[in-house]
Amino acid sequence: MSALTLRGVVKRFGELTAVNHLDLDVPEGTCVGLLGPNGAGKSTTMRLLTAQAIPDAGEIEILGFKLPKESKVARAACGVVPQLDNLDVTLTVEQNLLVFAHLYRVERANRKAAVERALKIANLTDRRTTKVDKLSGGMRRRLLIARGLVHNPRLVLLDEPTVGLDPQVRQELWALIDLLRSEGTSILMSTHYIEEAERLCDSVTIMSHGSAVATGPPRDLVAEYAGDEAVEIYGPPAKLAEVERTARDNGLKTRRTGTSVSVLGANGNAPEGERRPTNLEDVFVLLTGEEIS
Ligand SMILES: Nc1ncnc2c1ncn2[C@@H]1O[C@H](COP(=O)(O)OP(=O)(O)OP(=O)(O)O)[C@@H](O)[C@H]1O
Repeated sequence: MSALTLRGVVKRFGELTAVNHLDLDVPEGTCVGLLGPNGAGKSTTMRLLTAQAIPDAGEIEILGFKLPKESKVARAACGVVPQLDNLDVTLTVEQNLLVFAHLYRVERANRKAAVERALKIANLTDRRTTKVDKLSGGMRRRLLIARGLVHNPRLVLLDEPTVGLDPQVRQELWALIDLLRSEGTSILMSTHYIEEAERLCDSVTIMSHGSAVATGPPRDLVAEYAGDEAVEIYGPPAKLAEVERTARDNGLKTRRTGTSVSVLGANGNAPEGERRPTNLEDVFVLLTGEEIS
């Protein structure tokens, strides 16, 4: 059973097709990542799921509700964590959660317990009386996630949950997301951090120019598209160009990484160089044509 299904979803903005016949599934209890470079269509897809945008074609179903017809009930049933921090800075941590417990229609008798649970998940219990404008960036992001969890949703939509955070805070949030998944919550997460997708997601869909170019568990995608081993060859531009030409003639894939060329999937058939295991970044670059900034 899927917590979320998209079939043939299209969203156009005038001439531009931002989402192009997208199919996507989030099986219950799994974490699925939408991975893609800037402009690939991740945010538009998230906006379609929260009914902030209406598709031009295709079908969307969330927790058994069809969009856009049943978008109100669907939105109430899932937890939405936006990319932009829109917390009420004049309220405390606890008050922010209480407001959302009310908005998400948690019954009055259960609200206090719901807020306690959200505080605990986000590790903010001892900050309950702190005003939002006194929190660190990482705490604010944890509160933003906790706010989307206050009604204990079966599905959570996370739009770029760690964008702009420093590596240590990012790790804290990864632990939080991992906890949610281990509790059986279904998660759809958009990200352009490859390591994030590799660490957290059971399955990723790589998007490029609005389309899904590959879908599967990170390890399977690496094996399928990049093989077991990459060979890095360093040298002046002319040598690198020669390496690329020869690799291409031998049917091998290559990737430019600044001062080097990686020859992928060579299985002992590559020129001399530094050997390293392949990774999801190799797949991302091969399929989207974009290096990671
Ligand atoms: N409201 C809009 N009107 C016109 N074009 C739009 C609108 N929203 C998005 N686009 C365009 O649609 C394409 C996909 O954008 P989208 O924001 O979904 O990509 P993204 O993968 O989320 O990228 P980012 O990581 O930069 O947010 C882009 O070319 C963008 O300029």
